[in-house]
Amino acid sequence: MTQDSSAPTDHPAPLIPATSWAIIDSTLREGEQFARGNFKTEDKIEIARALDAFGAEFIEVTTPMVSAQTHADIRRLTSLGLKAKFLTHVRCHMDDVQRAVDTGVDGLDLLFGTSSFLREFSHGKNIGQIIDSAQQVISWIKTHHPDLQIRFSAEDTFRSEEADLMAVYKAVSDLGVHRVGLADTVGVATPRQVYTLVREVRKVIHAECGIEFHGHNDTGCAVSNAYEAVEAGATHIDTTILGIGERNGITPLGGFLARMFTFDPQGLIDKYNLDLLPELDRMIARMVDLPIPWNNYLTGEFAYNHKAGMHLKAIYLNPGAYEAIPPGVFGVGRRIQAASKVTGKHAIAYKAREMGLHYGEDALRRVTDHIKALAEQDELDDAHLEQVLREWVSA
Ligand SMILES: CC(=O)SCCNC(=O)CCNC(=O)[C@H](O)C(C)(C)COP(=O)(O)OP(=O)(O)OC[C@H]1O[C@@H](n2cnc3c(N)ncnc32)[C@H](O)[C@@H]1OP(=O)(O)O
Ligand SMILES: O=C(O)CCC(=O)C(=O)O
Ligand SMILES: [Mg+2]
Repeated sequence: MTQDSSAPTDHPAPLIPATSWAIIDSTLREGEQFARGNFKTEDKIEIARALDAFGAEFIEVTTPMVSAQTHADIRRLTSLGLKAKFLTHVRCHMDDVQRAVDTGVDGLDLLFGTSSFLREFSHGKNIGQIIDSAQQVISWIKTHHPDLQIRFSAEDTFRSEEADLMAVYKAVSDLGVHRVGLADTVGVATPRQVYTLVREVRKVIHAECGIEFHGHNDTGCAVSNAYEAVEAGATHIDTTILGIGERNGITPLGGFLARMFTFDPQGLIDKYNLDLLPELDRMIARMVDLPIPWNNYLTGEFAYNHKAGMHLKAIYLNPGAYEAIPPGVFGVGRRIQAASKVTGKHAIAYKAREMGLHYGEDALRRVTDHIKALAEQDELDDAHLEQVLREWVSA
């Protein structure tokens, strides 16, 4: 192979600097809401340390209201001395906040559902009451714990009325929250809606107030919605390792980073230890007792499998021809599958050359056709291919 580069630089991609956004990894909060996310204290410590080693800026943990054990676990996590900042996700309620402030976290992620579904069926409060609660809770935190970061999220944002949202976001921004959150709680938002709403929210909040996006994947848009949020000016994106969360989960850390890498590769390399991603994915797969999906972003078994003859010809010359992201950056390797019916003479010639074998044009055509015919009958592995190539030369 002559070179190993990513896509050609003349690709008209907009530059989104990696310094313009941060990750809030919620594997220890949203991930606990995954069907198999039942992390024990030692698991939580392993996850937090791994995320910290990776370079995640924030780690969100479950509310201490869950149980005494969860409360103790948060205290344990925040005393590990990690660089990542800890946030705990709590209802906008004095009881929750007062329970959370002695856990050693750096910030509180408050939420209140603003859609008619959640106002009617979850908490029963109208928008005026939501704003009043926000005022009471946020003022108390700012008076008694001024060092804590505060985020206020309108749960189920994308099924809420825009006028309600703007009233709530403006009110909490005026109260001095550090971030507002937009949550696609049921995974229904389209990328264009996300882009538009983030732009609208930006107009009503203070310039120094960040915007966080949390996107579920029910309709397959979790990565693209997170991307659109950033493009529109969001500063923080919620992820979980492998995307685990309620139902089919949220924006996966690996998928989001794959998306953002294409805009600012060096920025991501500078910010994160990207080659630790496979370890993170394997760790969560082990803990939830599920395999990493075969088509998982970057780390799936076949994420870098190249098979068709037309691809292989180009891949051997420059992997960037059929790879948007060089796998080595994320600590994974590529697999060249030359032994198949869709192979071509260039792939076979390269394979032979690697083995120190050379064929003339005619022989190359014939051995390629022979391999294709064998593969039509049965799967061929690399060992079988090598055997055929050797036999063909000596035949
Ligand atoms: C979309 C999301 O992922 S949101 C985050 C979800 N996370 C969690 O639920 C964390 C884990 N939850 C728990 O351990 C429990 O649900 C607890 C401790 C929070 C509450 O437990 P319980 O008191 O038994 O109540 P339960 O869970 O049955 O009902 C939810 C309560 O929260 C209230 N509530 C819901 N949203 C809010 C809010 N944003 N602010 C204040 N109260 C709220 C509801 O009104 C209801 O209280 P009520 O019984 O007084 O009406
Ligand atoms: O607090 C938030 O912004 C997100 C809460 C959540 O998990 C959701 O709405 O799906
Ligand atoms: Mg969620």
